[in-house]
Amino acid sequence: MSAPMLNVARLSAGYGRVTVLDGISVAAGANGNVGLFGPNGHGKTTLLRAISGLLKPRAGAVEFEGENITGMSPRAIVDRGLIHVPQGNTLFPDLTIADCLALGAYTPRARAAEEANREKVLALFPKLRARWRQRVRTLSGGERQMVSIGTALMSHPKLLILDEPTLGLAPKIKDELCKAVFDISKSGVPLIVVEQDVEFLLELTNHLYFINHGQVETEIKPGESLAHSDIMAMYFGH
Ligand SMILES: Nc1ncnc2c1ncn2[C@@H]1O[C@H](COP(=O)(O)OP(=O)(O)OP(=O)(O)O)[C@@H](O)[C@H]1O
Repeated sequence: MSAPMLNVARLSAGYGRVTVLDGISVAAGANGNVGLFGPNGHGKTTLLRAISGLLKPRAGAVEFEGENITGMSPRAIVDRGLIHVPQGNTLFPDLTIADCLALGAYTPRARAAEEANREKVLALFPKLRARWRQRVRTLSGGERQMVSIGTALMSHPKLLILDEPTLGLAPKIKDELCKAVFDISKSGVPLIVVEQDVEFLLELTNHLYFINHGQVETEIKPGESLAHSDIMAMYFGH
């Protein structure tokens, strides 16, 4: 078993006087994909934001490829290849698809692979080619999510974090997105995924953390199996 790329140790974070994460520890990027699941509002997004530098942790450490990246700027973290696709629509509405993808490749290491990555993104999401000069504000929710993931791929990820990639999408477009996420994984990019769709998560990941009250309540390690019904029991507390 290889060493994890990402190690989060005893991390605490919150907002103002509210502590959301209280000494949480997770690891990812060793063998396969990691899934985070649990009830709404218990800190999954906060954990991802603290990992990618969008929120300064109050205590604990984040280590990526052996380097302590705790408290580094998001830009410095992106530069190291740890890329986070936040939940919801965070794209600039007046940019075109072409602009967004070009922005994704702004770091020197990503620029070096810009052309090859653009072709990969367009092979993954052929719809984007036909809408190349269309502004984000005129795209559907599914197309925006494709642009968000595509922009992250342009940053040449070593480890890719996806926060609820299929949230709010109609079934057909959701299937397209799920297939694309599998293809990204097959291409060799390890993933950390927060997702409410348990079937999707069980198929995609082999290492799961059940996050409850800002802590890991249950960890399901690679090789340990878990039935859908067990996961449902965790969600509903029986
Ligand atoms: N910017 C913010 N300012 C203040 N409180 C926040 C902020 N963002 C999140 N919180 C609070 O932190 C707690 C954890 O939220 P978080 O988004 O991390 O949960 P989550 O598990 O990802 O939930 P969901 O699945 O609904 O996204 C919630 O109580 C939320 O209200």
